[in-house]
Amino acid sequence: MTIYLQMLGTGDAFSTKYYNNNAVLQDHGYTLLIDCGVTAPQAIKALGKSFQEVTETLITHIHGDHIGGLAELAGTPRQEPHGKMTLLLAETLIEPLWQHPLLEPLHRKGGTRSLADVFNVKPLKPDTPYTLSPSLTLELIRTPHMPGKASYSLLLNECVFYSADLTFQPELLLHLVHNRGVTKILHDCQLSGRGQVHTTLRELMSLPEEIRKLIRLMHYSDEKPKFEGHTGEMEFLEQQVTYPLPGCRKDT
Ligand SMILES: O=c1ccn([C@@H]2O[C@@H]3COP(=O)(O)O[C@H]3[C@H]2O)c(=O)[nH]1
Ligand SMILES: [Zn+2]
Ligand SMILES: [Zn+2]
Repeated sequence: MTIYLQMLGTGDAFSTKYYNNNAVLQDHGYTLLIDCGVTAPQAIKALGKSFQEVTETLITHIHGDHIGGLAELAGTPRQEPHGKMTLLLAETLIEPLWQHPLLEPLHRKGGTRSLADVFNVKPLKPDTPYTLSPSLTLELIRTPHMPGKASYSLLLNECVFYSADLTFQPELLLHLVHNRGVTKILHDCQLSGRGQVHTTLRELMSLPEEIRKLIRLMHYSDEKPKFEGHTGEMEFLEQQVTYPLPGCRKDT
């Protein structure tokens, strides 16, 4: 069955033109928010939607453009019996997330001492597939972003790789395509300069054509318009546009 991906934003952490690189995945009444950055509250309103429509939220790593909207998300009234948003994340992220300054407003709510006091926390193990809804499975893959800090890419429905924030990992990409059945790669892309904690366009362009043609670009800077038409087979994902994610093993 087809699921639908809508990027709330496709910008990098410093973009003034694009919202933070956060996404919603929809499967017939189930809505997964992937990352919730500083701009997520504004971006979801721009779509005419609200956090109340989000079923569960997943966090890939702890940077402001991925977690800065969590205080507002936690404050959105929920209908569930526990009244809290379900937060899916790797165990390693739970304590560092709670200690992050952007979550400090939640420390000041009466009687809150841990992330579990404000969210329904569901720890996920890496390299383990989870069924989130009838047509959506998700697996975390720990991948390199900032030295010494945990960060996770996503494998959706065993066939879509969502890089989140990632340094260039050509061997991983080849492995995913050749051995794991990946048919689509949604990849962060630093358009210019040296890639220290992200993958650069130049690096992605060095991949074999068979890989490049599976890639769509996200997490880019405000320079994007001048790069249009100069990214080979790799088209830009556009924020707020809805894309079907077809061709997965679960379809067959
Ligand atoms: O000159 C710099 C470069 C980077 N950074 C941080 O590093 C992070 C890298 O991942 P990100 O793209 O999610 O967010 C970025 C920023 O939070 C910074 O504060 N100042
Ligand atoms: Zn980022
Ligand atoms: Zn990051």
